[in-house]
Amino acid sequence: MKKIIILGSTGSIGTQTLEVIKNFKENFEIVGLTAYNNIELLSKQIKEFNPKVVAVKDEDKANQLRENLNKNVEILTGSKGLQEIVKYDADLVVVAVEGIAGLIPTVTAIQMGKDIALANKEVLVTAGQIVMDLVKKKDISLLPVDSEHSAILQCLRGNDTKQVSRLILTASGGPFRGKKKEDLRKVTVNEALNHPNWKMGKKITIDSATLMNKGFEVIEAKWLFDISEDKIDVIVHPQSIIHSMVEYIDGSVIAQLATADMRIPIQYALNYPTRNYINGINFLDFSLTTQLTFEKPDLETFKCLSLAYEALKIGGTMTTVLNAADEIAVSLFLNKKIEFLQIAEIIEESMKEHNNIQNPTLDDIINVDKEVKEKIAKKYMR
Ligand SMILES: NC(=O)C1=CN([C@@H]2O[C@H](COP(=O)(O)OP(=O)(O)OC[C@H]3O[C@@H](n4cnc5c(N)ncnc54)[C@H](OP(=O)(O)O)[C@@H]3O)[C@@H](O)[C@H]2O)C=CC1
Ligand SMILES: CC(=O)[C@@H](O)[C@H](O)COP(=O)(O)O
Ligand SMILES: [Mn+2]
Repeated sequence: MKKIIILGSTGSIGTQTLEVIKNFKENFEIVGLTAYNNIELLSKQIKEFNPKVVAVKDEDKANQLRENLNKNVEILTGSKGLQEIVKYDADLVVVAVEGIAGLIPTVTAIQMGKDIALANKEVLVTAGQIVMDLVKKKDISLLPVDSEHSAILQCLRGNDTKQVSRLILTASGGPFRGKKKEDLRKVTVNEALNHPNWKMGKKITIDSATLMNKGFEVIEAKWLFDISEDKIDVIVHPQSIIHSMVEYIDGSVIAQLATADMRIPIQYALNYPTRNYINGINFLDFSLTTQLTFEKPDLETFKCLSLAYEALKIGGTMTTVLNAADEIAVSLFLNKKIEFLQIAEIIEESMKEHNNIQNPTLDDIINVDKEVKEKIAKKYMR
């Protein structure tokens, strides 16, 4: 029986993780769950999965939860709650909260010797070196949930990593694929949230529309697979059937294909190194799959992808700035305080203004994240 804690159980990845677990009730025990605002859903999850402990945003939410519950469960609160919950007895922590909120709980869970199933890519974007050094020191498994990185992990299996010549990350291109800057000036929040292939949380969906999601995934791949950024390519593949590829020194390319369903990479991370069938998964039917197409990303229009490569090359706290500026710019866009194209402009401006710190400590990262966000908020929140 694997004991599991899910951070962000009420989100898109969190709910799908619980769906996967329902398929193998005899293999997994849910020890802890966390929500932020969605107490109604957390209450239902507590009734169904019977965790020992949960964490919520604050005391108000905890009181709301107590009113909803008729069973005994320990309730933790705030960012401290997320840090404390990962100390409970468990084998695996699924990190499915969004943004930098995942950083300290992930670091704490690794320090406690727990394996991690990582959906939250922001943790590696903001503090990749620190997290991976700790993974090595503690000798834990950090398993990717992100579909592209799960694909790469599968394409690497049984091969010599020294013989890899390139990682090729696929990108859907998002809802604005084929558009030019001029077309994007007045796009609405709803248009940006209309992802062609995946149903995900709002923040990652906007990141997909700007192509920052792919930039983050390049950084995530560098840390997960210990490969330099000039060997990580992005190709737009609008069908999202090939989830990523690995090219080897003999010119062979190995790809992982599946329908666009996050329950597939989630089950792979939970059951690794084996695989399992999940009820309700659609299998690919190649007699119906008419086309697999590819095109170069338009870096002129979708500047965020170039900014991510640039930040990665500079290193240090520059990727922290990339992440922090993106987090707040996306939130400003979702709240209709800025236009879509300003997301990239704000990130670029923040990177230009930053005095980079090479080899930052965790405290440096947390301070830079805070400073960048405060500066942007002051300028754009009216
Ligand atoms: N969705 C997907 O298909 C994919 C997602 N990812 C990554 O996985 C992570 C989660 O994404 P997704 O599930 O889509 O996001 P959602 O917005 O759907 O879910 C986010 C979860 O985190 C909780 N949460 C939000 N803010 C905070 C906070 N400040 N502190 C603590 N908990 C918080 C939410 O709680 P509540 O709802 O209760 O308010 C919810 O449980 C992201 O990092 C994303 O990039 C990666 C690949 C694919
Ligand atoms: C499902 C998943 O892993 C997302 O990160 C997905 O890749 C987003 O699609 P884009 O390729 O449009 O960024
Ligand atoms: Mn992805």
